[in-house]
Amino acid sequence: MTAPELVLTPSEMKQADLEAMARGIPGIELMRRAGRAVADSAEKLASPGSRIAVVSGPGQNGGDGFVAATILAGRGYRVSLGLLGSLDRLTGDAAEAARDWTGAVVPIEELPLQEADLIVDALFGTGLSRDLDGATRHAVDRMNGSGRPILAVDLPSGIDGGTGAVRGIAVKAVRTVTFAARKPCHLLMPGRAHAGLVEVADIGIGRDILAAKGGSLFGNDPALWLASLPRPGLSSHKYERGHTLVASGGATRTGAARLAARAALRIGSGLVTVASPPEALGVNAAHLTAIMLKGCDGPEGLHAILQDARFNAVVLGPALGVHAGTRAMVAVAVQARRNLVLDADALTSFEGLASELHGAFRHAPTVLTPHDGEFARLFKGHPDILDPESKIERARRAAAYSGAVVLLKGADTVIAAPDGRAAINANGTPYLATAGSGDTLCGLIAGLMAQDVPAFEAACAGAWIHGEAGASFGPGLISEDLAELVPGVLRGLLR
Ligand SMILES: NC(=O)C1=CN([C@@H]2O[C@H](COP(=O)(O)OP(=O)(O)OC[C@H]3O[C@@H](n4cnc5c(N)ncnc54)[C@H](OP(=O)(O)O)[C@@H]3O)[C@@H](O)[C@H]2O)[C@H](O)CC1
Ligand SMILES: [K+]
Repeated sequence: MTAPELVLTPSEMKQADLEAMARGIPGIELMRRAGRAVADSAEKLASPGSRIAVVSGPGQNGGDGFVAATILAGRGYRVSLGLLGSLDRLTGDAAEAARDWTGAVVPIEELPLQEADLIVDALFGTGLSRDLDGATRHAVDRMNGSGRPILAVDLPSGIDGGTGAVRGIAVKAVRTVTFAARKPCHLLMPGRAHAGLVEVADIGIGRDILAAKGGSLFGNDPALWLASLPRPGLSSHKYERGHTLVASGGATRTGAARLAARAALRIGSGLVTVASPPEALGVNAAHLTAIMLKGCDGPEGLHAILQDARFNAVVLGPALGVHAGTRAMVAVAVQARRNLVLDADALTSFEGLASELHGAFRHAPTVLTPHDGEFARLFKGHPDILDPESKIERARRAAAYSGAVVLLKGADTVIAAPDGRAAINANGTPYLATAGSGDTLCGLIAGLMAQDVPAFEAACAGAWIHGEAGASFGPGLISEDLAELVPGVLRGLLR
């Protein structure tokens, strides 16, 4: 099994660069390797002898551009290079790389972009420190408006390397070559949408350095949690695989619980029960077969059921209603110290009451699965949690505050644990934006926790499997399909 993908922030990457240099790789050598990787990638996008316009900025990103330009010219491409700022302002390795470039250097606004077969964007990388405006904004506008394919160096200029945000305006690349490791902007939106296909070039900075300087942020892929997935043995029986309890809404709001319940069963929970209000028992009973059913009248009813310790995972939230009764049910489940997944109404019922959840989940594995709106409502009045520009930072602070794993949903779902670990999930599909999709995700996560998968790994695995299932179906996907697609995804994982 490959090791989990390390994602490094710009500052962590800077530290890794410095460590590599301290261990004897000169900065100019790192830049030459970076530039060569850009040239190799450019060759995949531009036929021999075609015209390549390199747009270089005032920093080391621009230096990478100079190296790539020199190599591509040496390989027979017709290369033109435009520089933002003046040559004599270049410093360090970029100045040295510029000296190797024997071609013309024209002001960026004179670069003939329209005639280029490929544009190389070496304007800004991880050193972008403020929004683009004036000449820089105009340059990016011209690049995007040229209609020519753009290859971005390290990251698309104008994208914030740490948050993936657009700083004023950003290059829309068809491909990005980054170095040593992906940065958050390559996975978080909208940066991911600007980067196109991302290649990670090895420039000789070893994983030991990357793990030492980074190590708490990951790309969400099976390498991160596959070892934690249950593999039932020949002798295992259903009682060993946990018992997931999903609370249902009232008679006209029962579908969400059944979607979650079916997903829990499909992901391998040995038993699954829907806890149904008395008035919805008939409705639920008519739809359930392998999934069992229990009457549950509010918090007291849940308390009574949870006297049976075999119910070791609980899903609360979907369609429960936004009111004190839902909060009371959360309190019962927390008190019972069971694996717990809270979603939708179980989160919104605490709108403005997040202080009641401060440290509330430290005693049992818990996963909160808000989308952005629920997150903003839940942590209203906590600017320290809501204000960070980085989605990773927001999720991490919420996890540290609550003691729960926080899965902050989106096309770039972030999963953060109270201990600081975080993962970005980037395999979702727009087709997952359909009613009930979130309910299914809750069931996947709870069903894994019922089988003793730790909360962080269960949330990461659930998000990834959910994304794979949705992507395997594509157009026309509805939530009822999702649980049925899980076996196919598991076959690929556990073969
Ligand atoms: N291991 C690696 O990842 C390697 C990366 N390399 C490349 O190095 C860059 C990072 O280089 P750095 O010089 O730190 O930053 P940039 O090149 O991105 O640009 C910083 C310069 O740009 C100016 N700046 C910043 N924002 C703006 C703006 N909005 N408008 C105008 N100018 C801006 C900034 O000047 P200040 O005004 O902020 O002082 C800097 O002059 C990395 O991305 C890689 O491409 C190495 O080459 C190889 C190893
Ligand atoms: K760039």
